[in-house]
Amino acid sequence: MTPGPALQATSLFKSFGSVQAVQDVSLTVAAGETLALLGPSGCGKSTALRCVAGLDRPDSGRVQVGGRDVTALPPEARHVGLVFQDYALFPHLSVLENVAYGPRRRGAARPVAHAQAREVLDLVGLSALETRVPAQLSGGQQQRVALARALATRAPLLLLDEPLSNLDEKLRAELRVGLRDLFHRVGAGVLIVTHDQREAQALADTVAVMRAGKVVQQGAAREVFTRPATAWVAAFLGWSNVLRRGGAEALLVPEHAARLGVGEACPVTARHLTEVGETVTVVHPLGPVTLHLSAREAALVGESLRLTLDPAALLRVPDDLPDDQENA
Ligand SMILES: Nc1ncnc2c1ncn2[C@@H]1O[C@H](COP(=O)(O)OP(=O)(O)OP(=O)(O)O)[C@@H](O)[C@H]1O
Repeated sequence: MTPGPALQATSLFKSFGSVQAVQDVSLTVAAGETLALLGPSGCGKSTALRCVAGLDRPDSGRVQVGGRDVTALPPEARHVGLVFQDYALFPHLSVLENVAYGPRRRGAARPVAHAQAREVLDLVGLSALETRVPAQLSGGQQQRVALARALATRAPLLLLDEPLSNLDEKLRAELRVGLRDLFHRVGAGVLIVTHDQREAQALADTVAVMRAGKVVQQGAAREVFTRPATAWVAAFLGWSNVLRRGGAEALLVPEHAARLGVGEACPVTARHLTEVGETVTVVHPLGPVTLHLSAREAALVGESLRLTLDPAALLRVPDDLPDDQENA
């Protein structure tokens, strides 16, 4: 069994010239747990992942994998499975040999390595293509081979940078379910960088949100998604109603805080049809509130809408949004 967490990264710093890409980032991933690293483009997610992988050398900080200090080791000696955009497949090897490479390198006999490779190729739906070389595959198929190759290493830690980004929506949805099962089955810790919040919600047990090189919130995925720590985190996570109060505080309005048909009549300022109903914006005394209504609820909306916001359900958080950002 692995002694210690799959990953313990402690106080990582990394600058490129004057750009402080990663500042004091600490991440823990328990064995069998998936941590999603989220944040806007350029906030340092990939750099943090590359420091953990050994592809970038941190200016300071420590990386432990399975209780072993790997800070000074090159990527191949860290025993981590990598799926990175720029960590290409071997062009001259077949799909099967690409996937079997990790087990072979770690001393598995060819038949054993092939059996392990076939198991994960089956999972990613590529069994039929095992004799092809990468040039004979589509981008999405290559991405699935890379995923299979990382899984086949049976490393205690898997590092995935946008692993499903080249796939179409149907395949992504299928793989999200398959991957969650597989991650739990193999018991590896997983650190995943993704832009896709559905992916994070489907796969992650814990979440770390980064802003400008720093981790601004880290915790159980459900907790982070339902109780963002600040206005900026809420806006980033796609909360519709972040009501700025003009001071240091903002109010977050969870969906369940809104009671329709009772209370003050709020003027309707905008309506947009959606696939499942309508999005309606009204002016509430606390600020503009956008509601996602079913078609049946939307049918009851006229010039105004009676709306009560349950004060006990509102979340009060520090307002750390830039001054020029209107109510998000
Ligand atoms: N090799 C490099 N040389 C110089 N600057 C770099 C290098 N790699 C990253 N940076 C800079 O460091 C910052 C963080 O980049 P990083 O790629 O880690 O962000 P990210 O959150 O992964 O972004 P994205 O979601 O767009 O991939 C950015 O300002 C980027 O321009």
